[in-house]
Amino acid sequence: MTDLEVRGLDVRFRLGRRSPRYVRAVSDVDLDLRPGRLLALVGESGCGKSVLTEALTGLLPSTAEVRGSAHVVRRSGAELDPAIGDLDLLDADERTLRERVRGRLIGLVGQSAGSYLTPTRTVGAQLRETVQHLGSGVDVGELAERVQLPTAALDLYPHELSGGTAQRVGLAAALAGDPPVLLADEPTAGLDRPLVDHTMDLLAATAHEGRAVLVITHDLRAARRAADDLAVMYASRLLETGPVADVLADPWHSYTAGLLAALPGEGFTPIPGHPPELSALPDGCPFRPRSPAHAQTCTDDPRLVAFGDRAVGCVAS
Ligand SMILES: Nc1ncnc2c1ncn2[C@@H]1O[C@H](COP(=O)(O)OP(=O)(O)OP(=O)(O)O)[C@@H](O)[C@H]1O
Ligand code: NI
Repeated sequence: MTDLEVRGLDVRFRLGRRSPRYVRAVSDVDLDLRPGRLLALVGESGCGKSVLTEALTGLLPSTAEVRGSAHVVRRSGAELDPAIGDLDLLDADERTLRERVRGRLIGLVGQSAGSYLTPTRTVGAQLRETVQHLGSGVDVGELAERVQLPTAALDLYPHELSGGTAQRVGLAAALAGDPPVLLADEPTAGLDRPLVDHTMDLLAATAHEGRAVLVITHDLRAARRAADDLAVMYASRLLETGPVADVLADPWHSYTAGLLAALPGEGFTPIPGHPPELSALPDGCPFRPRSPAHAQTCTDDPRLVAFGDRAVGCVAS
């Protein structure tokens, strides 16, 4: 059982080599991924969700300036590669990331499984090769069963897969190294509602087997259905975190309330205005300029303050 503890994560992209200006894609993010729990990371397009997860697996371009730490913490009694124990993922070199982290410690699920499958070989052959490469000893038949991939699909070529089956292959590939942590970036984008639900349920099941799972999604409904915890991101910052049922039953941050009110069936009222440019963020609360109602109660300090298992920004500590 392993936790992933992210502290003070900051990611900037300089706008030009000599430019003093930069895009702040992630600001001061603290986040815990816990074994057995699925955390949904939600927020509007461009708020920094992908960059946050790419920083953890060393997938950002070299122009990114990354600060903070991301430690894998062992729970008592669990086995963990000793070399990983003290590792700060944000400091790890490419070789460590390649040989120990990606696929083995952290499985990655992308939007489209098709993008990394070779078109000329069957799904089964590629999954077997992935397992062998990662040295996990996982049985491909069991892997298929775990993600509800019909055995017959193992004999198919990638172009023969339907969208839902391709997504299951993607999940199987991410689990091939039996990683304790799984990061999924918009795994349900472009799927219809039953497939969204199905994919989210599978991800929840992999979490409840003992993995720490993070799913990036635009889909608050999907988060409500399958996640245990929720993190709400806005303009590079987390503004609210906590158990999903509690947060959605009674959102503390007005941005979370706004996202909820925008859902079909909850009023369908979009939040007026747009998020600020990440190259011109205000010093304090990034949501304040967009919401006069929020500005009335906001302390202009968006750092999260914890209250039990929930945390919220813009309140006095
Ligand atoms: N290589 C880069 N150079 C400069 N800016 C970048 C780079 N990669 C990402 N960004 C910027 O960082 C910000 C956050 O991007 P990111 O892809 O993390 O958003 P997101 O929340 O995942 O959005 P979406 O939901 O649309 O995927 C964006 O403003 C983006 O333009
Ligand atoms: Ni605020």
